[in-house]
Amino acid sequence: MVALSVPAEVTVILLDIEGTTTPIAFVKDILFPYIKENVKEYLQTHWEEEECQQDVSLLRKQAEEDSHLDGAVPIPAAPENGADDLQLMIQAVVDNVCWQMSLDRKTTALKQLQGHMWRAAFTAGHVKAEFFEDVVPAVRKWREAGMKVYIYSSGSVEAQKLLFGYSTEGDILELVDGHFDTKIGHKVESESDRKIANSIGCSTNNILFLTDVTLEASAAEEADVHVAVVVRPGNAGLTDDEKTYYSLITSFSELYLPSST
Ligand SMILES: CSCCC(=O)C(=O)COP(=O)(O)O
Ligand SMILES: [Mg+2]
Repeated sequence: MVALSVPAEVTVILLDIEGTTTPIAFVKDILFPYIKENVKEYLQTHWEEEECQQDVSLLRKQAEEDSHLDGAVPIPAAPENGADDLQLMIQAVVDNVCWQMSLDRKTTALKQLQGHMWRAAFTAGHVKAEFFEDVVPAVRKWREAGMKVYIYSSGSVEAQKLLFGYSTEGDILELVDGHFDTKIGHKVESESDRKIANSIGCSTNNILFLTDVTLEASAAEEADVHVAVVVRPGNAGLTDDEKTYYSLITSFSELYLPSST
C-alpha cells in the first residue's frame, strides 16, 4: 500500500464528495436520475410553496446569465394567465434543469433545487448514501487524532447533510465539523479556498483538500492549500502529467498523520 504523509502543519482535512467519499455511480445512477424522473411532479406539487418559488427564481436568474450559451433553455417571467401558462412555465423549468444536468453543471441554482428534491427521497428512506468503505474508519481516526474534517462539494450544504445523515453507514453527520458548497465560490476558483480557510479560522496551508478533480486540486494549490488527488473506481482518468505531478491516493487509509505509528 502507498503511504502519503500528511504535512505537520495540516489541522483540517477538507473532503470533496462525488468521486472522493462517494462513488460517482451513486450520484450519476441514483441521485441524478431521481431528479430527472421527478422534477415535473415535484414542481407541480410544491409550486405554491415559498421554497419552491425561491428555487425557481434562482433558476430563472441563472437562465438569464446562461442566455448566451449554446442550447440554453430560457425560463419566462412568472405566469399571469392561468393554468396553461403555469404548465408552460413548469415545462420550461423542467427543460432548463434537464439541460443543465445534461452538461453536469454545478450552478448553485441547480444544486439548491436538487437538494430540496432529495430531501423527500432520503427522509422517506427511499435512498441511502453510499460511502467508500475506507471513508468512515479514516475520518474517525483523523478526528481522534485532533483533525477537523470539513466538506466542500458542489452539492448544496443541505444535500451534503442528507448524504451524511442518511447513509448506508447510518447517521454519520457528527463526523463532520462543517460544510461548504458553491455559495462560498466555485471549486475551480482559488478564492473559494481562501474564503473557506477564513471561515474555518485557519491558514490555507493548514488545510489538506482531497478531491478527484485536478482542476479543483490546482485551484486549491494556488491558494497554498495542500492537495491529494483521490483515484477511485469509476473516476475520470488522469493524464500521465497529472499522475506524476499530484500526490495520489486510492484509499483514505493511505494517509498518514504525523502522529501515526
Ligand atoms: C453532495 S450532493 C450530490 C453530489 C452533487 O450534486 C455534486 O455535484 C457533487 O459534486 P462534488 O463537488 O462533490 O464532486
Ligand atoms: Mg468530486
